[in-house]
Amino acid sequence: MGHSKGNASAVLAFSKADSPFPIPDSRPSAVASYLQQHEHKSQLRFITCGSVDDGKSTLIGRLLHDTQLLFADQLAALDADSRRHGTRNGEVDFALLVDGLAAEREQGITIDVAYRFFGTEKRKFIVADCPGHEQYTRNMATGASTADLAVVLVDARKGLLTQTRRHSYIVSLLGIRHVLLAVNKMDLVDFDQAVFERIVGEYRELAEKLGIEHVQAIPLSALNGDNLIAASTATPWYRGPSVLEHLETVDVARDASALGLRLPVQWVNRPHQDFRGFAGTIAAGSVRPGDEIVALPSGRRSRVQRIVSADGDLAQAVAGQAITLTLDDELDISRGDIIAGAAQPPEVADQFAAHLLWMDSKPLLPGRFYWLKIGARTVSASITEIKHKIDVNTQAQLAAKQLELNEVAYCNLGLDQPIAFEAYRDNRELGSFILIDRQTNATVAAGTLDFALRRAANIHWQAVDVDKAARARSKQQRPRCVWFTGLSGSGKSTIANLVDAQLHALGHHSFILDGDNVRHGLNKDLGFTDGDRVENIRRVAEVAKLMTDAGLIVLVSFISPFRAERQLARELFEDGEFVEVHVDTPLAEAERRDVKGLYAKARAGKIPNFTGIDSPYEAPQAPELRLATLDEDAQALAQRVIDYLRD
Ligand SMILES: Nc1ncnc2c1ncn2[C@@H]1O[C@H](COP(=O)(O)OS(=O)(=O)O)[C@@H](OP(=O)(O)O)[C@H]1O
Ligand SMILES: Nc1ncnc2c1ncn2[C@@H]1O[C@H](COP(=O)(O)OP(=O)(O)O)[C@@H](O)[C@H]1O
Repeated sequence: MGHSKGNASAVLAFSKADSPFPIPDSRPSAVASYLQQHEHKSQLRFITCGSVDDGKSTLIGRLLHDTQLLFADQLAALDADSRRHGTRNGEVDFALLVDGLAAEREQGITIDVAYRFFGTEKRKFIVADCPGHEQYTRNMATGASTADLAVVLVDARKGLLTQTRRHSYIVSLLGIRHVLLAVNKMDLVDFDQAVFERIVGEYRELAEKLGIEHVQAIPLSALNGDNLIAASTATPWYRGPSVLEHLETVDVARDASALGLRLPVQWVNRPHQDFRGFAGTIAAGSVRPGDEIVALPSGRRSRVQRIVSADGDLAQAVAGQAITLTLDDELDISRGDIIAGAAQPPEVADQFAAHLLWMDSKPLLPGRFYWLKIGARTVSASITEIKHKIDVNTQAQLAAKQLELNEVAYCNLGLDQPIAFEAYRDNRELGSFILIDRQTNATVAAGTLDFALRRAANIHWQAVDVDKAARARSKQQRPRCVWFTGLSGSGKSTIANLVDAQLHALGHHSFILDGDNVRHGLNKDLGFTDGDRVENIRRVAEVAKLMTDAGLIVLVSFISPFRAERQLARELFEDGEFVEVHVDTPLAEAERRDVKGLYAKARAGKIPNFTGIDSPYEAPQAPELRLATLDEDAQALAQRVIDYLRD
């Protein structure tokens, strides 16, 4: 099967005799044998940036062909294979092929990145080939997130283009430190050294601005093969390596061992009473039995007892190995925690400065909560502030209130609980995250952590002697948050008032929080854009929470048009404490009532973003109560709320 050509040797051959390029074969056995053969070689993951016009396809095609590569496949096929043929038994690590932003695919987003594999005597390679089109930024970010090096293609006739700057920016954002600047189509400029030097000079300036540390520039004709596999006679003035030589020898190792052990716990392995192991793949550093460790975020310490692997117990394990650790003490460690060397553990925090690439067609709303997935951990997070957005073409910093598709920003990020993390520049696994929409489950952003804004350990809950239960007892009531939601004029205030009066008459302690009133005080800085409504509801939910802590029955009456924020409010409360009441009035009826004359004004175009007219209302899907105001009068509906609270 193997061929050899120059210093490159074939690793797999499934080519049809009459095909100029090998036909991909995704049979699991082929993947398995490829990986087994090459398991012990070093590996380089790289990404190619540039357009078809720059010669990207030619470059990849020739590299694959000239190294007799023979393995190419679409991501989807591999993904399906890896699902069918699990990786747990330690035989085949399909993750090698398809990790990328694996979570992204689980979330059902189509990422159009093809991973291709090839190898030589010296190294095996995985190249992420990102097609252009509109979704290019997202595709590129996906490919770049696991790459060690980027091949940036430039057409010698055109020099640096806006897209070269954009791609290089994303490369630097995603922590790639090595760029191979391929100045292609040198044959079309007569292999002119001056042209090459000018482009390289300009690029080095850009790389310095972006903090890309290593740039190897190579004059190239991908079409003719000049300087691709071996040195070309057409460029006697160039003394550097060929593209393949550079890919084979470039040292991209990060000094991860300097950080000490980092083991993100993938699962807790407890087959029987006497064994409790913490399984995962070591992200950085190494570990030996007897080493002192700290479990994060809890901060509890212990020592490593055994390192269990598929090949039996180990005396040492290093980054990249999948292992199970047992400890001397019974620590409470769960999936998503980090086991770290005790000498230099990562920080624990819940507020960060971070870069964010927004990938959803709906804009990012500061204050809205999303799921944040970092390593094996999922927490709730929101962007608390957009510091500035970044023009990826010019790197200019621009003011922004929200983020649109493909935009990049520097933000403050707040989590609902602390996590162990490391700055992305130090550790990509503990420093990169994705955001997931809680309603649609779609991945909406990818981001990298820069630094912690405050250490979680420095902010403590103030302990109180008289707690909620004590206050509730003295009031002889169960504290609740009754959340009325519905269109303007649906009847929220009317019904809440009746409920309040009734509760009062029964001797209960209640209080109404009403949109119209709160917007005159606490929230007078907020208008009716989506972003302002998100913040409006967030604040009111927090106030309602404080009031239930004080033992009250709080009646909240806000349009609260978005499911996401009502869900957020719900999560602030204990089970059963939050009662969502949908005051269900058809738009036509609310408009007919038009208590305040606002609908007429909105229809006349005098009030922008009016709910139901040109701003959405997302009706509750499973409220505790639905009050249809066309069917019953306000008094009867209020009684239904009282009855519900009694039960
Ligand atoms: N553009 C626009 N859209 C909707 N409503 C508007 C708007 N402009 C002013 N108003 C008046 O503000 C009241 C709604 O405020 P809320 O705080 O309940 O709204 S929201 O929950 O933030 O969506 C609402 O009161 P209610 O009629 O009691 O619902 C309106 O009187
Ligand atoms: N079944 C009903 N429940 C509540 N209000 C009703 C009902 N039928 C008619 N209405 C009238 O609808 C209007 C609702 O206004 P309001 O309570 O201020 O609504 P919101 O607070 O939702 O904006 C009031 O004038 C009320 O008398």
